[in-house]
Amino acid sequence: MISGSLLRACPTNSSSVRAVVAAALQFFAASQCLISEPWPQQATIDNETSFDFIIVGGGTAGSVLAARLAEVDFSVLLLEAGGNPPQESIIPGFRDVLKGSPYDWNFTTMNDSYSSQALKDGSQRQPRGKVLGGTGSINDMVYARGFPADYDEWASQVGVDWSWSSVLEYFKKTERMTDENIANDPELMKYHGLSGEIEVTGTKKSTKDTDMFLQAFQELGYNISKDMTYPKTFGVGRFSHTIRHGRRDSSLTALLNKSSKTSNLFVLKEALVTKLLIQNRIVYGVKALLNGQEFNFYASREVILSAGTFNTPKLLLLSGIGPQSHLNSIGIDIVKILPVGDNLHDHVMVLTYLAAENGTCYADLPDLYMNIIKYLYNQTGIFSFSNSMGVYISVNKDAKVPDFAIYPTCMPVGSNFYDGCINILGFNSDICATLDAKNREYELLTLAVVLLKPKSRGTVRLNSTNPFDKPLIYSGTFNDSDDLINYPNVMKIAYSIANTSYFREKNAHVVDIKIEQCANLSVNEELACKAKAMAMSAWHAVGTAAMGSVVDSRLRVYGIRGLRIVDASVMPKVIRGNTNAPVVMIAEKAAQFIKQANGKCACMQYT
Ligand SMILES: Cc1cc2nc3c(=O)[nH]c(=O)nc-3n(C[C@H](O)[C@H](O)[C@H](O)COP(=O)(O)OP(=O)(O)OC[C@H]3O[C@@H](n4cnc5c(N)ncnc54)[C@H](O)[C@@H]3O)c2cc1C
Repeated sequence: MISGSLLRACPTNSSSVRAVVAAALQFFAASQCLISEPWPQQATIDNETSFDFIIVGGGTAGSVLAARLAEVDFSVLLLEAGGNPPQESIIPGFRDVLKGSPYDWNFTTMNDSYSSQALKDGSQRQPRGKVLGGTGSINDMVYARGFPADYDEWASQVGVDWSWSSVLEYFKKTERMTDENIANDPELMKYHGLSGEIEVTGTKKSTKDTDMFLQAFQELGYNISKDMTYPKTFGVGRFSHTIRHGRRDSSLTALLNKSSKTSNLFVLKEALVTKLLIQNRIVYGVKALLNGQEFNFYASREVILSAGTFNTPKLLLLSGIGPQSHLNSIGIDIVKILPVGDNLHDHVMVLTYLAAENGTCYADLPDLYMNIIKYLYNQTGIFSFSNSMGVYISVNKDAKVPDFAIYPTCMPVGSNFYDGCINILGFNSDICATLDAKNREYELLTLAVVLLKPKSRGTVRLNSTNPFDKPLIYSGTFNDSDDLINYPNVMKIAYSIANTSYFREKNAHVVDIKIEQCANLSVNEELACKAKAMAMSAWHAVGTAAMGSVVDSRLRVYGIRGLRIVDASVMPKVIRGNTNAPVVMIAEKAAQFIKQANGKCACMQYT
């Protein structure tokens, strides 16, 4: 989800101010050694060493899995293409700085000449963490789970292991809920864990921006939700976040950092896995590049791919597991025909904009330096938290689950919006110029309208047999026309906050973004046309090695022995919410499957 955090917490988007702030932070931090974490040591390992398990990718899923397998004495090798996260990853207010940086794989989608035509080159940005902790080290830290119906739908496709009642305990296992509003409510606490490793906090202080949006959506008839993960009802509210004492918490910081001290867990950073080693459809190891040298590592039990929605299918395809015609066309010997890379889907996001008078948003610029000092002194102030909030909306008022979410943010006048608009959002220069010009005079309210259950499907394919080439990502956005049907009405809901009391007082009005192909249409046709042209990813892509088609319900690859997949790619359908906590849950379940299969089953031990 685009949080607007850089465009907010880092108060101007001007690269010079950002550079000064970053330099000041680094100077203070370096001199006081305040902003650091005990990242895992780089292991020293000989070529051709053998382990019980090899995990490819030390991201959200891989970090959980490595920690859980190592705790029962398996020897585990974790191979991660990136290195340690930088300080900016630790500081919640700096999360956006990492998008588009060297810590990002910087994927983009192919231009399909149909959707996203108002984006630069008709291409959606798809950041993903190329760093230990993976995308969990660069994401927006929102803690969400989706809704029971999402998992019951998985269960109806692949089996009862994945029903809501089966997955809930695994969400709770990793969670340490410290949000007082939730922790003191026995009904809400039925669904939360108190003794897991990853801290889930609330936003301790209310801020003007969240308060004004909460009030506006309440006026529009949406109920306040004290807990945005509550499975029985939904409305408008503040999200919880994975933040611990003013620092990012993640499966890396909460699990891998701690367990990497054990002598049976080996972490190799900056190690790019290029291929699976397979004989007679049995995976026995991986080929990896480290400092320009090629290594073979062997796994006596399993290789587990946790390389994420784009790189997991890429590695399978490079290893001969995938659709026949594609492997043939690229000249790769076929090991097993499977629909790898199909079923790509993602939450679609359409940004709508309103402008309002100066003073509408909370302007933190004058406090900036004080906030830096506060952060360095005791990790408090605006850099220590995230105040993101949202509203879940169902088109059918009686529905038990939402179809859309709206995520609002507010940007003060003169935020020098252009750079962030081009580099982070990826709009074309005309749109960025329009928005930037508006922002010189007015505050910009962004209301991101996100489709939670898309029917459209895309694909991930290889560009070549070169493991350094990025995969080709065909988003498929809006290739099922049902996905567009409700956009006009939900965009109108977003615009209607202009008529709520506070925003009316501030003369809020819709920013008219001109898109040539959307001129001279009826109102609804124009909105649908704009949605199609402005569609981007909300960064929750899943499904490219899905349960039921590429892996079974225990995440083993069909027809191949010794190979499991554990990451966002196994979701058969995206859940109605942000995907990080669900990926952690998937990894927790996978660890349990693996322990059971290898005679190390410990019953769940948590409260
Ligand atoms: C910018 C952004 C913001 C987001 N914000 C949120 C949020 O606020 N809340 C939320 O719930 N979700 C959020 N998400 C989504 C969530 O973070 C992801 O769904 C989740 O992290 C995916 O986990 P994963 O384990 O599947 O992949 P990743 O965490 O991406 O892990 C894959 C790892 O594999 C490594 N790797 C890949 N290929 C190789 C290879 N060949 N060899 C070795 N290593 C390799 C990568 O470097 C990476 O470390 C966000 C996503 C993005 C992109």
